[in-house]
Amino acid sequence: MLERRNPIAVSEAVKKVMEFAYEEKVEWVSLTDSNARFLAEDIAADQDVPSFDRSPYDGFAIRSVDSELATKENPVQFKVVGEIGAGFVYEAEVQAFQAVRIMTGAPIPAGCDAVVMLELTKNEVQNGETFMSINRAYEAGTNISYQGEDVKIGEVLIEKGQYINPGVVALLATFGYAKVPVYRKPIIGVIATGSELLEPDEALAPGKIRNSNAYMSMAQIERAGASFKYFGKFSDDLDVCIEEVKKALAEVDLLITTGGVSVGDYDYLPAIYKAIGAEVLFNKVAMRPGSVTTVAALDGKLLYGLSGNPSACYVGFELFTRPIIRKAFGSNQPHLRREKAVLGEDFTKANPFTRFIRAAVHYDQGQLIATPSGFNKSSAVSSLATADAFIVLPGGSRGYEKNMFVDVLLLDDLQGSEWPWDNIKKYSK
Ligand SMILES: Nc1nc2c(c(=O)[nH]1)N[C@H]1C(S)=C(S)[C@@H](COP(=O)(O)OP(=O)(O)OC[C@H]3O[C@@H](n4cnc5c(N)ncnc54)[C@H](O)[C@@H]3O)O[C@H]1N2
Ligand code: MOO
Ligand SMILES: [Mg+2]
Repeated sequence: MLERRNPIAVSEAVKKVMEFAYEEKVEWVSLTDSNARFLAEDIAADQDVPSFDRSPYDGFAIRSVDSELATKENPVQFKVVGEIGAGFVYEAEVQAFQAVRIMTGAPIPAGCDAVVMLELTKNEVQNGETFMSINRAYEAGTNISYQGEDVKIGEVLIEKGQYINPGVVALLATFGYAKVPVYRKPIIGVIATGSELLEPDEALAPGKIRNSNAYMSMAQIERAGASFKYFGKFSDDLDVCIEEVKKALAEVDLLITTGGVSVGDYDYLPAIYKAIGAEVLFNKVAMRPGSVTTVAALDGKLLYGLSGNPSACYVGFELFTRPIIRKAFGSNQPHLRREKAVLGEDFTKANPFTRFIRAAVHYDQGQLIATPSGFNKSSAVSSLATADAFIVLPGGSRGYEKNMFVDVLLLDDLQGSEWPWDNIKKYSK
């Protein structure tokens, strides 16, 4: 008799997988390899930035007190006693009516407390000595970049778990991190199942299709920040699949299979889980697409049985696999970021189960608009290419009209959500 499956709520399913979340190990990588990784330790400032008072302009460093009486009518003249570019230090103490020609970034010489921009000075050589004059007074502190004005020693600058973007790379370099502690990337295995599958370099043949899911999943794994290992596609042959799944699982932290999780004659994943002794956490979720998404566990590792239907496979990954990856990177916001948007067009299909509509979002006069991206069936591949969000329509609702508020989950976002699953409801217009 055909097995009856009990659908569980999406939030329940996510909870079940998150119980398997694990803290990843830390590894040190070179600064140039740290971009787009996740920081594994807090970074605190061990120095002020800047670490000395410096000039923000090319000009002359002076003692402001000497400029007190300078006016257009009575300019004050300074003797230029030296010149420093960035990277050099003027060693002597500057005396009354002396100035040091100073370039942007150079340390303010001892005794000086103001910088006059080059453009505001007049320069002349008299008897082989250089002088400059100014025609207004400068207060103490004019044009000085003070030590510590950017960062004070001891400040925690970046917390562990933070995504390393180019700005973080700049800070890491500033504080001398030639090597950076980052979370190791989990290695996620990918297997495609189905006798109909061809690889992208093969010509189409009757009844066959190209394997898009494996490549899509690998791209999703990379987008989430993890590494993939592709084990290939296997035809619907139970014994081969059992062996391949066993072998693959030993080499990875998590394993994704696509296809073969429903109730068809060649849907072998349920039998594979049984054969290898994996515990099935759930095999039906009250959602569309992706209702057949199955997750099993063996020896602390998760096996994701994602649907063969491309859109269902895609949604299953983003809801259930991505947060495990992000958790491994120390994130306390591992889920897709949830926002409120306005529906860009009618969506009249009823929703017995919670529906995740692949959608494109844009802003119109400050309001986020989410518009379903094209053909939105579970089997669809075309709508995935333009999707940067899922519109979440809760189960038990009858269809939605343009301009109604909806919850959306953003796909190309780094911030994430702590827990986006409470209180998803039907809003009025
Ligand atoms: N009697 C029932 N039939 C189906 C049910 C059901 O509850 N009762 N569920 C339907 C739903 S919902 C989905 S989703 C699919 C899930 O199918 P499987 O996960 O078992 O996947 P397959 O049967 O292997 O393939 C489904 C579909 O996807 C294509 N496919 C498979 N692998 C790939 C790939 N790597 N790249 C691109 N496309 C792929 C495959 O050719 C099929 O067209 O089951 C429904 N049926
Ligand atoms: O698992 Mo299916 O995707 O609900 O169409
Ligand atoms: Mg099937």
